Amino acid sequence: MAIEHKPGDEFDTVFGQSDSSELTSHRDHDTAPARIFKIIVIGDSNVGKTCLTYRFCGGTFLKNPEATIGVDFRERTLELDGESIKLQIWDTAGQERFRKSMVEHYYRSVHAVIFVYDVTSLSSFESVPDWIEECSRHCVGPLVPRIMVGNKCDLRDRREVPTTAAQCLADSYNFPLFETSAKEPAEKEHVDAIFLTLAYRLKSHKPLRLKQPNEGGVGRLWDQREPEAATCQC
Ligand SMILES: Nc1nc2c(ncn2[C@@H]2O[C@H](COP(=O)(O)OP(=O)(O)OP(=O)(O)O)[C@@H](O)[C@H]2O)c(=O)[nH]1
Ligand SMILES: [Mg+2]
Repeated sequence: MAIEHKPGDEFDTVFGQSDSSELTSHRDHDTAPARIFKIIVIGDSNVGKTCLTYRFCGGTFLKNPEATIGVDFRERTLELDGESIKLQIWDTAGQERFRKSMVEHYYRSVHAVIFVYDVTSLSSFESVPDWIEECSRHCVGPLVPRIMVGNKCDLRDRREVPTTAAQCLADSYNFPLFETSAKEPAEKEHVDAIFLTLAYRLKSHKPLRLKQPNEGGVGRLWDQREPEAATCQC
């Protein structure tokens, strides 16, 4: 479903489906708005990016997802230590033909990156360094938090990627590693923990905020973070 982009929307580029859940309370409009952080979720097609993000934002397992075209957009607002934090999650397409025209949008002003592979697919794990490389090529600064997630842990008999190998790769990049399942209800809190880990890290960063009209580009996001966290390091 395409999203209508209304004047005053907080988001600069939105494509594909939208699911928005308010699982925790928002602040009132007359108080400070939630800080907004953009998180992109990338990895091979079929690893479960859509199901993971849907699990976090919608609370359930999405049955029969279709391949993502471009990007699906979801969001969830969290209350962390009395502060509202809005996570704007970009669920990207794994298939090259559905992503090639969109790549620049994915990485622009990103605050955190989640690299997903499927524990039952060695090839999806072997692709992770390529995704990391693409991310760096698009000038995502070294201070932008990155984490690795192995999905589909419920398929125990079909596992192809041992935890030790995944941990070794994650350690080589100094990324935290999570293994989980978007499908298994008992893993729901673990999926939440992945995003909460990032949210707590991001909480100490400065937020995106709306440009004022006299700053040009009404309704577009700009980045208030320190330059080394937000700009090209390459
Ligand atoms: N058993 C199991 N299946 C899963 C899990 N997560 C996703 N799937 C299944 O894996 C398939 C692909 O899931 P998606 O979430 O659409 O994968 P994707 O990474 O978003 O794929 P693209 O949009 O093409 O990049 C679907 O058939 C899901 O039902 C999981 O944790 N366990
Ligand atoms: Mg998808």
